[in-house]
Parts: sequence; C-alpha cells; structure tokens
Amino acid sequence: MDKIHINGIKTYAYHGAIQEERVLGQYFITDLVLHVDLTDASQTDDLTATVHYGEVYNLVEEIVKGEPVSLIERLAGKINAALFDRYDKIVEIETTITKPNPPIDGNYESVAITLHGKRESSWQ
Ligand SMILES: Nc1nc2c(c(=O)[nH]1)N=C([C@H](O)[C@@H](O)CO)CN2
Repeated sequence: MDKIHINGIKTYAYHGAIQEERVLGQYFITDLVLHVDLTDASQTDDLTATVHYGEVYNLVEEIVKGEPVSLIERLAGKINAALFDRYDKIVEIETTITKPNPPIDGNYESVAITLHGKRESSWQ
C-alpha cells in the first residue's frame, strides 16, 4: 500500500501521568504514516483523490493541544480515531508520539510509542 508521511509535528502540551507534566507541559513530537491508495492521485494530479496532509496536520495539532490525557498511547488513539473518522481513504495508520524530554532521569535520547491502527471493515 502507498503511504503519506507527516514527520516531526512539534507541539507544546500538558499530557502525562504525573502532576509535574500537567502543570509545566513539554514538547510532543508526532510522526504519522497514513496507508492510502495513491494510484488515482498519481494519475489525475487531483488533490481530492488523496488525503491533504495540511488538513491532517491541523487536525493533529488540535488534538494534541486539546484535553490532556495521561498516556501517549491514549493520545495516539485519539489521533487515529479522528483520522479514520474524517478520511475514508485511510486504511491503516501508524502514529508515533515522542517525548523528547520526559521527567525521567537517565541517559537516553527520548521515549516514544507507535500505535498501529487498521480500519475496521464495515461489511461483515
Ligand atoms: N508506556 C508509557 N509509559 C509511561 C508513560 C506513557 O505515556 N506511556 N508516561 C509516563 C509519565 O507520564 C512519564 O512521562 C514520566 O514518568 C510514564 N511511563
């Protein structure tokens, strides 16, 4: 399947399981891989034949800046659900949420999760 990538959406927000994160906030990086058949768009040169990545960016920003949640897994779940709801053309999504600076002592680059969502078939 063809893919659309949106890389490194950097958003300041207040998600987290501990109080410090809810008060101080931190940056969250969102990376998306959208599985979409791009055959029509590649032949017709028509934006309506694909998924507009600018619109997806705005939707993701709105969700990440929205109501705080405890887990980045839940944040990715909200993003995947909203994208499946908005775009019939998306059949699978891999959403990676990274915290570059979580409040955890140690030597590491960052922490992240990837949530892989598949559209549930509606004909069974
Ligand atoms: N798998 C996860 N582990 C943890 C998360 C999370 O969202 N997913 N969150 C936290 C805290 O919010 C962390 O940032 C600081 O303790 C801990 N583990």
